[in-house]
Amino acid sequence: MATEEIITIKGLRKNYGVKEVLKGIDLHVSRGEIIGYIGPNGAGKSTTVKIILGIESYNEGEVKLFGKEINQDSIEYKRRIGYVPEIAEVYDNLTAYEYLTFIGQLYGMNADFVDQKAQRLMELFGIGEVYHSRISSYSKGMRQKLLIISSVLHNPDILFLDEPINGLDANSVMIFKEILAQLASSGKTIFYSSHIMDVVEKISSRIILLNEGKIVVDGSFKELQTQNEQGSLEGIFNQLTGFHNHREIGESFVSVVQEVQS
Ligand SMILES: Nc1ncnc2c1ncn2[C@@H]1O[C@H](COP(=O)(O)OP(=O)(O)OP(=O)(O)O)[C@@H](O)[C@H]1O
Repeated sequence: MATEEIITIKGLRKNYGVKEVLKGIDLHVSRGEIIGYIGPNGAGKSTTVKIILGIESYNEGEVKLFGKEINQDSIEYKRRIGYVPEIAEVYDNLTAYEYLTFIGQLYGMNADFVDQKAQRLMELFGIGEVYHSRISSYSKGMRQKLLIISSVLHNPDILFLDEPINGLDANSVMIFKEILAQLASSGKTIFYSSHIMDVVEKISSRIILLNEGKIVVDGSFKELQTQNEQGSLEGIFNQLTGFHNHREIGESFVSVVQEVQS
């Protein structure tokens, strides 16, 4: 059986003013893949995701999600997407109950059904006791768990995750990795952007490295290891982005910190 293509990107280009941020990206993602989308700061990762989500425009190329051009079916395809942005605005004065039932209803879900589902997901993620507390009283990790729950409440077919484990403790990270693996094996597609290389290395079925607006690597971690001298993804990342001078930069930084006024 042919695999279902979920994301199709051809010749994607994006400029911000005179700055060319995406310089011709080609990308084909199939159902059930966990894509680790990595690259240096400013490489264009968030821009790519925002374009696929339809919240950012582009200058040239073709972008399809679930086999359809993204501009043509703008409402329906969004129901099938879950998104955890790197920086999210949540309504701090609401409780999780109020926030999640509001989000669920935006997706057309019945309030009682969302309520039950949200409460169970909060309990499973260890934050059930704050379901009726204001979000403003949450710790960083609790807010992050809430964001993760709000992204999956409507059972989306594709999840875009931008640094989703920021603030999660080690046990919660283990649970989250397991959730991703289970979602992928049930046919969900996951697009995971992060700088935490050891997690990307472990969870991704395929790793895509973006550097200066171009895809420079696309393959499984095993394939990357056979093509590069470095053993870890962090080492491969350094090698492929041509970065070797962390020691010199660190030394210079500390010496500037330690300068005293004469
Ligand atoms: N709204 C905007 N206006 C102008 N330039 C922008 C805008 N958004 C992003 N950029 C620029 O586009 C480039 C790519 O940004 P982007 O946020 O996609 O990078 P990223 O790979 O997600 O980086 P990071 O790892 O730091 O999150 C950067 O040079 C950034 O300054």
